[in-house]
Amino acid sequence: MFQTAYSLLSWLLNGGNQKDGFLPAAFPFLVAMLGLSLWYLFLKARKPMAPLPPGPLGLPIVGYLPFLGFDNLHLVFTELAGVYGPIYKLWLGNKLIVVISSPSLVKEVVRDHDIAFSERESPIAAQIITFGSNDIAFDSYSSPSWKHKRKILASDMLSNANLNACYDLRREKVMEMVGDVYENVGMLTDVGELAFRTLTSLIGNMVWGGEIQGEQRTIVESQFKKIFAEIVVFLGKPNISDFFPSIAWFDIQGIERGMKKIRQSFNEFLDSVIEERMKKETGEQKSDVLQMLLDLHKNQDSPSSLTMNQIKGILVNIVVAGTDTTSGSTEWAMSELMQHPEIMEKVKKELNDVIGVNNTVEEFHLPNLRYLNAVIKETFPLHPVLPLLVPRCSARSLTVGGYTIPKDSRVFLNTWSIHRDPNIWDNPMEFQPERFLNEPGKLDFRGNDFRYLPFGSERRKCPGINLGEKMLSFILASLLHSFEWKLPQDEKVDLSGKFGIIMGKKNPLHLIPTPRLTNLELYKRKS
Ligand code: HEM
Repeated sequence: MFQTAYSLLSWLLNGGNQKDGFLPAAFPFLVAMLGLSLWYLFLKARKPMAPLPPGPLGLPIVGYLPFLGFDNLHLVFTELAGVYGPIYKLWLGNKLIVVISSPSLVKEVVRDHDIAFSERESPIAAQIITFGSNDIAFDSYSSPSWKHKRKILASDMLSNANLNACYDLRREKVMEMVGDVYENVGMLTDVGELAFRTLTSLIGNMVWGGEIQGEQRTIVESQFKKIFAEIVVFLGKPNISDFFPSIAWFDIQGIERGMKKIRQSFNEFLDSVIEERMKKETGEQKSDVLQMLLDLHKNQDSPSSLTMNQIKGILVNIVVAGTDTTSGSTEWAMSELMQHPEIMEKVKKELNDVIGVNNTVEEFHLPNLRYLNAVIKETFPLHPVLPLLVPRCSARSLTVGGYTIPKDSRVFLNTWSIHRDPNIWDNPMEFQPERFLNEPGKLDFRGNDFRYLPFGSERRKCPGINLGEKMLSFILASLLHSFEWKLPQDEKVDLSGKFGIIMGKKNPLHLIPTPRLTNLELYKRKS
């Protein structure tokens, strides 16, 4: 073919034989040959496109949706990984979902292609509760305000300097918690709710100061627990309306209606807190997060100005992501300790040695509680509170593990299955804090070790790690040092989880506390 094209071309360049009329006749043929040759060269030079990952077939139109089940996505995804491997795809309607369950592939996504996979796709439920994806967790990575909002949270509110400045507040809230338990010794105590109340109160104080007090505070805290439980379930459930926008109007699962109801009560609450603050603005100046956000709102001409919906979006993130995660981890750790009395004994011995039986826990004790820290580190992989992290979205078409992930695919990083993989962890299903004790530096949970990602990794990793870690160990150490805990008679620890974007326990852990400190005066330091 090239030979013919070449002879024709040289004949043409040499002027041809104009008289015999060959040129006009051959011209279209020549152009076609040239076109074909160029196309052939182009195809040869182009790398063949990697195939899509393997995956189950599903049904026409609906894809795999009917087989997914809506309550245990992490388990279904883990089971499918056993069949299709560490990267597979499934269609939900016309949406391509890619699930990744190996550390090396997670690394490709979050580190090698970090920017392209830092994108999020905001499902309908998230759009509603975050005031139009105006928050941090569901806003697009490429949105001009995302970096600014994340910086406000990570570098201003949760910086080490700011956290150190809030030490007295943390101490006060933990002491209040100990005092509350002491007032109810011998009674059935919901451990998760106790931790949740402590965190709501702490975060509320950091965010809007002491604005809510007394009876109003009790009402808000008890309502929040119920509301947040609904939010995390709605956010975790696959929503048919997201996959079939043309029938979104029917809201078949009632997710949109449910979320709108929650947003309305949340909105009323936020409006009342904001209004209250604005009324006071002429008086004493506050220095909490709300004031910082409102000051940015007032400064409309500045590029760092925030809209009211952005302020509300950030507040929703802080209160939901900051409370349910940490209280959930506290409840899981306590459950594992109740299930393993020999480990509980070791924790108590360490608390006695480091803190002393006539003393209460202070934050400076925490780094010396090596065994308790190992218990916390061991709780994270067995009970990751975000088993599928927050799903990512591909900003462009990319190759991962030799497969193509097309633009706009929704990508799940299944840390649940990575944390339970016997090829990665020795006896992953056994609760063995010693694995962290013997090699303390080996497994780092700050996102640098892709086998162990309780806080995610890279650009979208949790900005609340420092506060979460501090509060989790402070609350746990105080509960365990100040009280003995017993299960109600004939009850066993139940370790089943309830799936949601944040996974808590299916059945709350109820325990009976009795005082452990010999000096009862220590319980009276309640503020
Ligand atoms: C034990 C406590 C906590 C755990 C286990 C935890 C875990 C996580 C995880 C796994 C993610 C998703 C990361 C990803 O998608 O790669 C996340 C995101 C997030 N967390 Fe946390 N978290 C905790 C505490 C907190 C606290 C105290 C706050 C704030 C006060 C917070 C705020 C956030 C926010 C705003 C995001 C979204 C980040 C983004 O998309 O850019 N978290 N967290």
